[in-house]
Formats: sequence, structure tokens, C-alpha cells
Amino acid sequence: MNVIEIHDITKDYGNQKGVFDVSFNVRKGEILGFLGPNGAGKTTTIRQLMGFTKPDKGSLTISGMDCFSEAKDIQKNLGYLPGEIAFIDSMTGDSFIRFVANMKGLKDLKRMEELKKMFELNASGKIKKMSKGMKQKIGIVCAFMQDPDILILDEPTSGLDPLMQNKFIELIMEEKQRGKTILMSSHIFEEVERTCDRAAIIKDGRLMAVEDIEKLRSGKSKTVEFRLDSEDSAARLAALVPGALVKKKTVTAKVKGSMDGLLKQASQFTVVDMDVHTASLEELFMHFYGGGSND
Ligand SMILES: Nc1ncnc2c1ncn2[C@@H]1O[C@H](COP(=O)(O)OP(=O)(O)OP(=O)(O)O)[C@@H](O)[C@H]1O
Repeated sequence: MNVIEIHDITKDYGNQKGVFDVSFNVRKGEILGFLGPNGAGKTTTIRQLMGFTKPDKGSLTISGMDCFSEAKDIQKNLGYLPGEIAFIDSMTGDSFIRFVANMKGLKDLKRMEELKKMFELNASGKIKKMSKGMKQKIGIVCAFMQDPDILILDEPTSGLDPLMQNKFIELIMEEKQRGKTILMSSHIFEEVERTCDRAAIIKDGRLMAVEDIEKLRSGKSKTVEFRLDSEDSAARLAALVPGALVKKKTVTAKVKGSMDGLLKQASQFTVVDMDVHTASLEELFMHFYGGGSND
């Protein structure tokens, strides 16, 4: 069952800016990573999901309700972490959190206290004097304290140090265990790899792919390097393997999927050494961005 549905939306800001013909869904209990370079259209899409702007064409629904006309009802059961939080700088962090809790009609503040403890947040000072990381923690507390079933998070770990990024990943995994549905935009592929079931990749306002993280992993290529006993053997092996490169006694080949064929070819020669390099998920990520190669 889909909780979030985006049907063929276009929001055209002119000059090729905006989002164009974007469609994807987030299933119940799923964590979907929304990835893309700066200016790709992640925030534009998220703002339409929040009902802040209306698409020029297409529709968005959350739990079957229209994101624009029924935004108020949707937000009763939704946690939202904006990319840039509109703080009231003269307030203390604690008074801001209480202000948001009041707005949401939240009476039980137990979860809020748990979250503050989890992120080691002392929010008693004025927001204007806080670091970006502290402000981000306040945003996280505000998004999760109501214990909503659906969460929309725009670059949730932005500004957090590595320790706090890990805490955030723990929190996300806990929430997933508890059946929450989460859409999370990110620049950090490792974070998406560790937490998400699927990734939707957007570039220049257009959706490039929606893939299972498992499938992305299995689609990665490996670079295999053989060192043979002679230059002659190396040249003969390279001639058997399409696309292989040869340099003196070394043969380098790229493989996607099973390595069996390549190993059988190499076993006809005397292999002195062998090295296998698996493309990192980040390399794969760059491939989707069009900024590198991972063929
Ligand atoms: N209100 C607006 N008017 C005109 N152009 C806009 C408006 N909002 C966003 N844009 C442009 O639309 C494009 C998509 O922006 P968006 O903020 O959605 O990207 P993003 O993927 O969230 O990027 P980032 O990772 O930098 O946050 C950008 O080129 C941006 O400048």
C-alpha cells in the first residue's frame, strides 16, 4: 500500500528550473531516500508534498488525501523537518520546541525529552547563538516528538557531526521497526545505504531512477586486475576478454554480475596475483548523477 503518491507533477519556475513529470510512491513502512545534486528539485518536490505550493500539473496525495487542499488534515499525523527551519531567533531552543508542541496540540512531552537526551541537546540558550548542528537537533526533536506515522525529512543530517549522524541513523532504524513511513532527502549516499529500502534519484528536475538499494548494490561493477607470469600470457588473456586493458604483465577487466567466465579464461594462464575492486555506492551514485563512470 502506498502512503505517499506523487503523480506526474510539474512545477516550472522557468529557465529549466523546477520539477518536470515526476512520479514516485512511498509504501507503508518503507524508508525512501530522495537523492540528487544541489538544485535537482528535492525541496521543490517536498514543499509540494507539504502543501506549501501547488503543482502546475499532476497531483500528490498522502494517505489518500490531496497534499494541497487537505494539507491541514495530513499534517496531524506527519512529522516534517524542513531543509531550512524558520526559527524565531530571539527564543530559547526549549521555548521554541514548546511553542511547536503547543501548535501541534501535543500534551505528552515524554518523547520530546527522550529525543533531547538521545541527541544530547541542551536547548536552554537563545537560538540565535546556536550552531547549525544544534539548530538541526531542535528541528529533529520538533519533527519526531509527536510520534507521527509519516515523516518527511529534508536533508535531516545536514550540520550534524558524524557521531550525531549515527544517532540519527539509529533513530531512523528504530522508527522503521515501529512501522513508520519515511521520505528522506539526502546528499549522503552512505546514510541512504544504511537506512533506506529504495532510492529515488532526481537530476535537473527529472526523475532518473527509483531503485531498490539491494538491486543498486548487485548492479555494481567490479574491476579485476590479474598479474601474470609473462607479458605474452598477459597479451593472450587480454585478447580473450572483451574490453580488457593490458600493461606489461597486468590485465585489467571490468565485470558486472558473475565473475565465473573471466576466472575460467584466466585459469588457462599462470596467475601470479589478483586484485578485485568493487565500486563503492558513492561511485554508483555519481554514475546516476552523470558525474562519473561506473559501466
Ligand atoms: N520559488 C522559486 N522560484 C524560482 N526558482 C526556484 C524556486 N524554488 C526553487 N527554485 C529553483 O528550482 C531548482 C530546484 O531547487 P530545489 O531547492 O528543489 O533543489 P534541491 O534538490 O532541494 O537542492 P539542494 O540540495 O541544493 O537543497 C533550483 O534551480 C532552484 O534555484
